[in-house]
Parts: sequence; structure tokens; C-alpha cells
Amino acid sequence: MCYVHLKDDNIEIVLATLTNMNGAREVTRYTGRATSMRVSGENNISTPLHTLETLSYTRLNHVFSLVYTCAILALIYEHILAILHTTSLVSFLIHFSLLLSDIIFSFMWVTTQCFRLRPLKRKTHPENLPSVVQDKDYPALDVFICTADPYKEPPINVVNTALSVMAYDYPTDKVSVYVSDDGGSALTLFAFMEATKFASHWLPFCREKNIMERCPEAYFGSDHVHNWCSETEKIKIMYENMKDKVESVVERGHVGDEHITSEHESQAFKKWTTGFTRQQHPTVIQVLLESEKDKDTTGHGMPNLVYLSREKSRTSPHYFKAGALNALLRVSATMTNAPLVLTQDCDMYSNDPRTPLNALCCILDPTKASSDVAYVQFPQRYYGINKNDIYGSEIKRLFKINAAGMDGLSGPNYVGTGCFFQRRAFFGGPSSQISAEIPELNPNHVRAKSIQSETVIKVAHRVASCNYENGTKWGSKMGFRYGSLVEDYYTGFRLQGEGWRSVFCDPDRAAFLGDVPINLNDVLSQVRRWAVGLLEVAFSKYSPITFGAKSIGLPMGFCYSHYAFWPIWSIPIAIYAFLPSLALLNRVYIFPKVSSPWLYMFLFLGAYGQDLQDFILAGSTFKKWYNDQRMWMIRGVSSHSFGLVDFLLKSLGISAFGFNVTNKVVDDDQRKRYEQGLFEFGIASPLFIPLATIAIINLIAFVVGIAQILKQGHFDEMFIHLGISGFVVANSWPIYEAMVLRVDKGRMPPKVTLISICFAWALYIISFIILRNLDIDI
Ligand SMILES: O=c1ccn([C@@H]2O[C@H](COP(=O)(O)OP(=O)(O)O[C@H]3O[C@H](CO)[C@@H](O)[C@H](O)[C@H]3O)[C@@H](O)[C@H]2O)c(=O)[nH]1
Ligand SMILES: [Mn+2]
Repeated sequence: MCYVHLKDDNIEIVLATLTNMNGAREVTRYTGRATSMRVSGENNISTPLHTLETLSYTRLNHVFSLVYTCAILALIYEHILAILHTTSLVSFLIHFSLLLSDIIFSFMWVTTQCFRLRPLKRKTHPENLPSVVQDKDYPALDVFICTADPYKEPPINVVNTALSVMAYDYPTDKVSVYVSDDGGSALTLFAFMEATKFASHWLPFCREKNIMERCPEAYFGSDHVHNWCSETEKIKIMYENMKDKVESVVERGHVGDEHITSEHESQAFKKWTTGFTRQQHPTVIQVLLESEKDKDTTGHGMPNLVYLSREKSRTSPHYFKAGALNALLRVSATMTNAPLVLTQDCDMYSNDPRTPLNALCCILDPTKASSDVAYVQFPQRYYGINKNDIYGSEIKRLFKINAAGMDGLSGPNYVGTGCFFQRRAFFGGPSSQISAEIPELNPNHVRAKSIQSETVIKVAHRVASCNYENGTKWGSKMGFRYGSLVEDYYTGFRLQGEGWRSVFCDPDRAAFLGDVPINLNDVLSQVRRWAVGLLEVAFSKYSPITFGAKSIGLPMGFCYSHYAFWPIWSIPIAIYAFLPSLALLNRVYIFPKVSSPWLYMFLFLGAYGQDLQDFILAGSTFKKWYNDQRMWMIRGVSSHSFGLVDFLLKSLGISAFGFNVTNKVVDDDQRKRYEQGLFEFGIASPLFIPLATIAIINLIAFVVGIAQILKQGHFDEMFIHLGISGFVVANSWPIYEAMVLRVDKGRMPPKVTLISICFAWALYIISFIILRNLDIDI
């Protein structure tokens, strides 16, 4: 096994770690330049499973960061000077808000630099696996798929996700797929019963044809299905039949008797008695496939497939997805207890059957009893994004650029899906394991013989009950952690705090492909939930800035802080969106006189230029980057501001903010407009009001500003104001278009436009009253 260590540009590969008879460690190493490394050899110890490369522009980035830091200091100094020279409360407040804004921007910029300290590119070599470990010795893998609502997450899509992982190129008897249904829906169970029948044809078909798209919907939907033959046609018809059946049952809302084909199935549906609701129902566990018994059409074994809907009660908290994942951890422990666990969102299908092998390359260390890698995170990547990605849905910075940056430190944050964990990681630190309350749940507990035996099913029901966690360490010291709506981010952070590392694995071919929301309200609502979750971590006793910096070191602490404090970006963005334009309308020029506009220009272009550079190097395009920066502002003033308020209300106990599941059903009209690159407003969402208000105020300010320059000069004083307003106007183009030019269903509802005009007017009046007695230059 190899273990790779990087120091500056040098690479050290620990090819083997063996313990000799005296108990001492013997290490075989290769050292060399990272960029020119070649390792060759015949035996297994010289065949690395993964190699790392540092990126050549990193040094340049460091130098630039130094220069940029000086510019930030100069700007802060000017703000302080300006504050010292203020003569009235109003001008003090104005300069203070500019100082506050720039301090927040600077803080975020400083934390961003930690992602640039040592970004890595990691390459896996699954072709070398056979010389290190035979496939019969591969660790078993439990896959968890979460779903929560059959109407927002169509069961046929969940089935597709499950089929894609069931068909992995991995010893079938080592794969178990567990589906958690927080929607407690018979419709989802029905879909999976149908899926098991289809799987017995689909899995051998994938194997024989060696196809890459093992998600049937993606395979039959792709234009380049090779080797189309009568068998392909047959399987396609089978798939279409299953899909129609599942969709019609979902549409009808219940599973009719005509669809139930066996006594076994009928027994399963009997659990949906009257009084069974999503919020209140007993545990349902249904073993749909058992690898030791069930065979596919060629007689080859099938993976285990288990449906779980944990018990829910109105009086017990269920902790949303984190709770579902912990129930999955426990139920799977009683049945298969695989040392590797993959967590998947229901809308993220596997796009590469060799993904578990790539993960093994990063996690496996056969020479040691265990490695300290808690998880291997693959990036979230998506299908169906429009040409220029108008909503910045790729979120490239979070999922790719920053993740590669953290990989060079202690490893990336967990993003909820596409992540292979060592089960051990959920039970204490790498060298301080803790025991579960019952032995069946411990990672070293030997798996049961039959997953359907009475004793196993009994314990499985017990550990899935809604009161099971009371008085245990689940959610605090064990399993996925509770306390934040971004349970993924929080859990990864806490695991790293316990001493675990993580690894980022980003092969060229996307390992997983997911679905993105395609209307603005869904996009913004999703980020609003994230904002609340992140703030819950930022202002907890485990804040990354304090606890994090202590437990995982300053650079990693800063990386995690960057996300935890993401929503406070809304403060400077909102200040810059309103203040300069309102001041301009009142002919008050607020930027420090001493500051030459060049300093602002440098800071703005420097940050933007670096951002653009990262995007282009990560394989993106200028247009996508432009849209991403626009969404950054849009999210800042809507999702993040609302998230900030939601968080405050939640902290004060005034209102609760739960996990609103993102809608994955789209209407064809919306899809068409999305393909055309049009923003989808359509509904009167409060999230749109700040956007429209800002767009209106800045447009008027910009026009008035230009008119003033033409009439009476003052260009110098107005330069920065005009620059900012002009920039906001340029970014607001889709909003003007939606308010004035469009007539389709996705335009801005007139109600939102009207309310925003009123807000803009009110803000102008207020600013007029406050600013009227100020000098032109303050
Ligand atoms: O009570 C719940 C709520 C959600 N989910 C599942 O959680 C997943 C993610 O939910 P989704 O609505 O798609 O949220 P997103 O914001 O798109 O998800 C991102 O953000 C979440 C944290 O907010 C992470 O858990 C996800 O992995 C990450 O992709 C889905 O499979 C849901 O079925 C549950 O199982 N139970
Ligand atoms: Mn999602």
C-alpha cells in the first residue's frame, strides 16, 4: 500500500509499512519531485494506488496574496482615517458601515486564501488494485440512499439511483443498498418492489455489455447507446413498463390491489394501516433482495436491497437527514455491518461503475489495521445544467476548487452525497474508538448470517425506533451529528476535529451526477436553508473559528469558517447594494476622499481576477463564471439575508426552520425557459423583493448620476458610486427583463414589482430625510 506525503514540491510515497518481528515499523519510501515522479516495479509495493500533484500556479497565488493583503490594510487605514474625521453621527455611521463591510470582505478573503495554500490534484490508479488486494478481499460496502417525499422526489428517480449503485463493478455479495424513506410512503416501497424485478435483468445486462451508464434513465436517454441490439430494445421496453407502472401508481396516490402480485408484497403493504402518516408511523423494514438467496436471470447473485422507513412520532425529534442516516447506520450494522459506507442523495446517480475502486485507492491500507482517512469525498456534479449555468448551479468553488484546496491540508468537507466513509469513523477518533450501547452496532461486530433472520429483524426494528437514541451518544459523539441543518458540513467538521483526515477524489469522468433546481425560488430556498445550517455551526460552541482552529489547526479552521460565516457576506453585499446608490441619489459622496479610486479598482479587479482564474483553471468558461458571480450577489441579498433572519428567529425561539426538501419535479414549460437561459421567477416569493428593490434603486441612481455628471461635473467624487451602481445594473439585467420585457409565466409577478417599487421609494425617502443636511463630501 502506498501512502503519499507532500512537502513543498517534493513527494514522498510510503510504499509499504510493515511491522517486523520486534514490533518495529519498517518503511519503504520513494521520494522525488512531485511533477516528475515515475514509480515503476514489478511487485505490488511499487504500484501506487494514488498519486498527488501540486499545482504550478500556487506560488504565484501566494505572492499575489501578499500584495493584496497590503492593499486591504491600506483601505482599512483609510476607512479609519475617514471615521476619525467625521463630524456628525450620520457620516460616522456611513463610514462605519463601509469599514464593517470591508472588514467582512477581508475576513472572507483571508479565509479563502487557506484554500489556496496547497491545492492538490489527486489521481487514482485502480488498475494497480489487483496487485495490492484481491477482489475477494475487498471490504464490503453499505450504500445509503435517502429520500423524503414521493411528490418532490419521484420514486422512479430514487429507483434509478439505487439501480446505478446496485450495478457497481464490485463483488455483488459485498454490496448492500439501504433506502431510507422519510416520506414513509408505500409508493416508494412499491417502486422498489418493481425495481427488484427489473434489476434481475438490468444487472446482468450491464455486466455483459460493460456499459458505463448504469442508471437506466441516463443510459436509455443518452444519444450514444452503443451496441443497440434486440436485447437492448427488450430491456428498454421492460424499463419503460416499470416506469409507467410506478408513475401511474404515484399519480393515483395509492397502490391498487391489481399491482400486488404476491402474498409477500401484500403483507408488506399491510403496514400502512389507517392512521399511518408521514409524521407518525411505526418502523417499516422490508428486505427486498438478499444476496445469498436472490439471483439474477443468469444465476449470478444480486446485492442486498433493504427498504427502511424509520419510526416517526410527533413527539420525538427526528433530526431530518442526519437522523435518517443514523437510523441507516444502525439498521445496516445489524444486518451487514460493512466497513465501508457510501451516502447518496436520492437524486445523485452513479455515473461510473468503477467508483468504489477509486474510493478504495484512497482509503485502503492493507498493511495497517486501519487508516486515519474517515471519508473519501467525490464532488457533486450535475446533469441538465443549461449552457451557461445561469444559476451558478455547479457551485464549482465549493465542490471542486475549494475541495482540492482542502485536500492539501487535512481533507475536504463532507458534502452529503457521493462520499465513502469508514464505518469506524462514526465511533470516535482514529485512535480512541468508543463503543455503541449495544454490541450489534459496533463496527467490529461480525455480520449476521441471514439478514432476514428473526433476531436480526427484531434488533433492526429496535434500533430504528424513534426513541432509541434517547440517552445515547448518537448525534453528539457517534454517527452523523445533530445541531445543524447542514448535517453534512457539520459532521465532516466534527470528524476532522476528532483527528480524522479526508480525501478528495475527482476523476475526469464524473463519479456521480445529480439533479439541480431550475427555478430561482428553489435555488434561493435551498441556499437559505444552508445559510441557517451554517450559522448554527458558526455560532455554536463548536465554531470553526475557535474550536475548529484549536482542534484542526488555523488553516483548516479558516476553511471551515469560510463556509460557516458564508451568510454574513450578505451584510457587505447589501450595504454596497444600497448605500452608494442612495447616497448618489442624494448627491452625497461617501467614499474616503484620500482614497484614490485605484485602490478600490485594484481590490475589486484583484479579487475578481483571482476568482476568474480559479474558474478557468477548473475547466469552466468566462460566461459561467460571470453568471456565478452574479448568483453570488443574488444569493447574498436574498438567501443569505433571509437565512440570517431565520437563524436569529430560530435562536430566539420565535420560529423553527426545518429541512425543506428541494423539489426535484419540473414542469416542461419551466424546463424550456431554463434551456433558453431565462431566469424563472413566476411566483410571488419574498426572496425576490430585495433583488427587485436593489435593481430599481441602482438603475435610477445610475441614470441620475450620469445626468449629474453631464450637467455639473463631480466625476471624481462620483466615480466609485457610479462604478458600483453600474455594476449592479449590469448584473440585474435578468431582473429588468423579467419585470418589464417578458410576458411568459416565468416573468416577475407584477405584485413583486409593485411591492419593490414601494420599498425603493420608501428607502429613498428615508435616505433623503437622513442625508439632506450632509455636505456633498462627507
Ligand atoms: O428529513 C429529511 C430531509 C431530507 N432528506 C434527504 O436529504 C437529501 C438532500 O435533500 P435535498 O432536499 O436534495 O437538499 P439539498 O440542499 O439539495 O442537499 C444538499 O444539502 C444537504 C444539507 O442541507 C445535504 O444533506 C445534501 O447531501 C446536499 O446535496 C435528499 O436525498 C432527501 O431525501 C431526508 O432523508 N430526510
Ligand atoms: Mn439535492
